Amino acid sequence: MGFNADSSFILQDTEHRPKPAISDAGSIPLVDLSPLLATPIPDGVDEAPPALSGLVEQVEAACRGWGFFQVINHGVPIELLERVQAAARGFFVLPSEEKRRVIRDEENPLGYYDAEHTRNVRDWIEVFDFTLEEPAVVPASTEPGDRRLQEIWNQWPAYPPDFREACKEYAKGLEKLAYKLLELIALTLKLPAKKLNKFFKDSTSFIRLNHYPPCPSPHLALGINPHKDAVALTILAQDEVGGLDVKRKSDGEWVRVEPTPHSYIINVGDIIQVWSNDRYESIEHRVSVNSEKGRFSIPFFFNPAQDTMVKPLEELVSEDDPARYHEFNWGKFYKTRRFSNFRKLAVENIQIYHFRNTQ
Ligand SMILES: O=C(O)CCC(=O)C(=O)O
Ligand SMILES: [Fe+2]
Repeated sequence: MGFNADSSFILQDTEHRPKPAISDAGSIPLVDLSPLLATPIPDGVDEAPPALSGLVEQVEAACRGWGFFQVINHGVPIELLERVQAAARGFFVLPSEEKRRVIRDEENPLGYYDAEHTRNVRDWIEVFDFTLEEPAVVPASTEPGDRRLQEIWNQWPAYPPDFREACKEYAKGLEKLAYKLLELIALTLKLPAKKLNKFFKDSTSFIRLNHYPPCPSPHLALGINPHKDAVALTILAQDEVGGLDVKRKSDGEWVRVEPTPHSYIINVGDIIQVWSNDRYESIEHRVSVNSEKGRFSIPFFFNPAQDTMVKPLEELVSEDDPARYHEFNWGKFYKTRRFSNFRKLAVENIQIYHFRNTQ
């Protein structure tokens, strides 16, 4: 298969074809994490020195107002990113037969894939997925009563030779940043900093290498169709090409996130939306493609363990603000999502609003 303008890519509904995004100064907030380089995160926001409490306020405003922000001075060594970017380029340039040696299938959602769908429309993308835990443990089936578990193993390509090491080193670096962000977000919700950490032992976190080849009809297709990330938190590295559009909460306009060198783009995922009882929202975004340049990006999806029951945190619900969701098992949710974008389905994908309480 190749990237021919085959009809499955084409957004049938002209309403949803990519209208140009606005590129202006009103884009997502930029947060400087340098206070974290000097000071460890205290367990309560009251114990934080002024530089840190200022940071917590900025993160709170960004999560509430946008659901998205960029961070600089994040402490992840640039060499780690450059090494994994080079590995990704070296892999995606290989002939299709070579990449398909590590193709994902119905049994194993890890490895290479070139027929991704988002909400049942095909994306102009090829991807490579790997988990942080090896193996990662997920439910064996999507059936609610079935308690059997399945181990999923990474599939590593033989080329480029440095690929596996580069991916693993990068994952270690990003996980540290993920915990810092999680702790900051806990503080913004007036919770002890480490309150959420326990959910991430035996995590189902994974990293995706994305490649969007140049597209002959960028006005008819999208790199990734509009979606919300079904994760706790996403930490995204994008290259210098640009193409990520975020739906601005204030007015629903698509806003392009212009690349900022050495920054990461952070977004609150569906799980934080539920934990926070809708204080924070998981925001819709998409990727536009262009006819000249291929684009690479690397999201890190920070996810809890499969047995986590996700529901609004007790500290954040009250008589006046009752739980807006009933609990669901993360493993089953993940399995349903990961296995359903495997191919075009006639039914809608699972979404958190399916667990919303009627009030
Ligand atoms: O490539 C990007 O900029 C965004 C990727 C993304 O939204 C995803 O992989 O979920
Ligand atoms: Fe996404």
